[in-house]
Amino acid sequence: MRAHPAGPLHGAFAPPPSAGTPPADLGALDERVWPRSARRVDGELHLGGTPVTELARVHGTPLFVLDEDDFRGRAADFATAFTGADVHYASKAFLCGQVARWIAEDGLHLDACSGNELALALAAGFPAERIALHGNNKSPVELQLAVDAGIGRIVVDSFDEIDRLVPIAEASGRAVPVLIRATVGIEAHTHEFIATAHEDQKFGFSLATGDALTAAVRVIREPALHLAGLHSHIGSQIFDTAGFEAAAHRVVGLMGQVHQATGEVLGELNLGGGFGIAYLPDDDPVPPDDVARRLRTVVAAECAALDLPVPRLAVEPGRAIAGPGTVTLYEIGTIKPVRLGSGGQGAPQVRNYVSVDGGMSDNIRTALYDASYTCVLANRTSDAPPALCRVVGKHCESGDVLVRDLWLPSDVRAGDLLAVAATGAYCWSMASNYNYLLKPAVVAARDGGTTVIVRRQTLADVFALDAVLADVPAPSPAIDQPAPELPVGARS
Ligand SMILES: Cc1ncc(COP(=O)(O)O)c(C=O)c1O
Ligand SMILES: N[C@@H](CCCC[NH3+])C(=O)O
Repeated sequence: MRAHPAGPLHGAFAPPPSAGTPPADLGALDERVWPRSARRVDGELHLGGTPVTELARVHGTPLFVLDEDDFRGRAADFATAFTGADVHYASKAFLCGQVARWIAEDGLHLDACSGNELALALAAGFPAERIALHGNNKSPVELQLAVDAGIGRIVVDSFDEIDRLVPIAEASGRAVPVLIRATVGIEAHTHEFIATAHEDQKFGFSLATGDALTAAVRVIREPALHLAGLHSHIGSQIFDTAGFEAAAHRVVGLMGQVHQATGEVLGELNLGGGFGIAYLPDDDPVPPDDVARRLRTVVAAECAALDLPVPRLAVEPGRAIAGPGTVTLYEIGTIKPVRLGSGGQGAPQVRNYVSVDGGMSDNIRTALYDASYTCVLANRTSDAPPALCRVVGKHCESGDVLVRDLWLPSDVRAGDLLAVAATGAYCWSMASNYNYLLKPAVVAARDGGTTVIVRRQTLADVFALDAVLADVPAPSPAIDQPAPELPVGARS
């Protein structure tokens, strides 16, 4: 951290009425939101046993700090809750070689949704037979890679894909195992952009129009393919299990239709992912045990009603494994109290814009989905009165917001560290180089030590892609990243 002059917020103005009341303890770490290892020691946040000032000094900011025991613990919780079923980690939430190895070692399966996710998992040594490949527009090259590798399942998403897959499967000389992804017509209670089972969207075969049944019959009659079962995924960040239960009901109904039409009894039912996590203390996710119990109950009842054997279940949690255990550390820079006017009543209102050294390039979710996050002053606690703040990034975009409204101590200042909770899913994996900001490092923290599992991108990495700059030496370390760029795998 660099030294900065103190710049206390202007707490004298009234906050906007939407602000609510500040919490009693602004530095509290609610266990529903923070990683399992998060603690304050002498006021400072420690993650995996390492103080955040140490993490920032050694690795720089912005920095993704992944609590290894939390990540693996949540994977294990799902595996235990779904004993006798298959848990596929949805790697789109966050994937790197180390994560692929943990998931492999811990006995889970892996959901890849592009040829490159698949290639990365294979390169890390992930067993091909435990991988399922998703995607609404798989290219022939991706399908070829999957077939050549002998992956466990291809989740077929369109008639075009069947046409593309058949010749590849025929040439392989094996019956390639596939699932049919059915669109079950459920309106999941989540953001429109992450709901995936209503009719009007790009994924899957509609159950209502009969396309799902047609696709299943076609695959069954295709000697180069083996229809192992059906798949449904209704969306993401869902708290209410009713949607999953309704989906299970409908997709078991489709199993019944397939049985009637062809005599085939399908052995597998993959009910997708989407299990919500707490971003805020009020969020109330359903524990894996409860999800498992409810899904098993519905599937058993539906199968009994249709006189079908209970298929092997599979689920695909991504966020619920990767999300809660990771925190993003940022350094505060500019603080700007902006007067909003009073609307003619009382004291003028103010919004305190607290800018950090990352933003929508490392967490697009607030801008894209209006997602809610919480954060704390991490390097110290403070007794200063609360000030309502908006935490923003440094991009040239007014929508570059990380945390829309939250209370921070009014003495936060440049050089302080902010920790944003629950950023493990869909933040690093959706990161960009907008404004040529560099993708942050990811470090795994455990037992007082850290390992760089993804190193920070450098300007040299970016120059190397550029026709004019490929041979021009880049400033190193990059101008806005004064911390040393530690090699990947470095343990400190
Ligand atoms: C097919 C499929 N499976 C699993 C997931 C993982 O979702 P989540 O991270 O919400 O568990 C997704 C993403 O929504 C998906 O599209
Ligand atoms: N990227 C979304 C979830 C999409 C999951 C994949 N279908 C999010 O951040 O919430």
